[in-house]
Amino acid sequence: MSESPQGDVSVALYESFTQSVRDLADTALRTNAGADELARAQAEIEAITARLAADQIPGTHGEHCSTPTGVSGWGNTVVGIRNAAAMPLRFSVAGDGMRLWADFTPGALYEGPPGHMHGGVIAMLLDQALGELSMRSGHPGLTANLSIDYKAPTKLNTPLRIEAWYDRTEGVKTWTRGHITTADGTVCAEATGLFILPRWVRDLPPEEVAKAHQHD
Ligand SMILES: CCCCCCCCCCCCCCCC(=O)SCCNC(=O)CCNC(=O)[C@H](O)C(C)(C)COP(=O)(O)OP(=O)(O)OC[C@H]1O[C@@H](n2cnc3c(N)ncnc32)[C@H](O)[C@@H]1OP(=O)(O)O
Repeated sequence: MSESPQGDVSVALYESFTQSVRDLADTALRTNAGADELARAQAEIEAITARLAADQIPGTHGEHCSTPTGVSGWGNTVVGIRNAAAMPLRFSVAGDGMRLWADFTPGALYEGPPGHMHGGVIAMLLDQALGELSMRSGHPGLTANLSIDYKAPTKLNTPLRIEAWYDRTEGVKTWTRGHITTADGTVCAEATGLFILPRWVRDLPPEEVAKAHQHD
């Protein structure tokens, strides 16, 4: 069991703790508890929040835990193991770094049209998948353009797969592609992304740029 760079808390404990907070958000959305029970629960939640807030990271997780060239993903809103707002996606990456995928089942927290995923959340997941593939393929960059075709409504509480694959690189620009499919192979949304190695990285010394390929 690996340990957090922030102290004696294991990664597994962070994951489990964050999942409990995520479960609370889902339950808070769907509970039929009455006014008294909600008031009692609110007081308890506020007490826990105050206790945990007594010692916390200032600002954002990434600001606090990243180095100029090494990005901490623990606060990431799609994959972050400490982010209760993250699904979270767990990507598997092909050995050559040219393809990645994750299986997931989105619940009630991600609703747009009733019973279906919000289009903005779909875009967010595809941005992460395509951007992470850009990095894993050895061509990291920030999203300069993301184009999405929504082909079919994406049902909640249904197993889905998100996939991304490498297309091409021209200088500092890398294009990747991807889609979200149902278990029977129906494509719900497909995307093309352009990722650009930003000028502030291009201007770093070569040894620092090499470190920019690292990601935790
Ligand atoms: C460590 C390294 C970073 C990697 C980090 C990894 C993060 C680890 C997490 C991984 C997964 C995260 C996945 C989520 C990914 C986000 O969510 S990123 C957040 C959303 N994106 C942003 O905030 C980006 C905001 N935009 C920018 O910062 C800048 O506009 C850009 C995109 C970096 C480009 O700026 P620039 O480096 O100054 O580019 P510039 O020199 O003007 O142009 C270079 C070339 O690109 C072209 N270009 C520039 N913009 C565009 C555009 N929008 N459309 C088409 N072409 C364009 C130019 O025409 C030029 O082309 P050529 O003349 O060379 O042919």
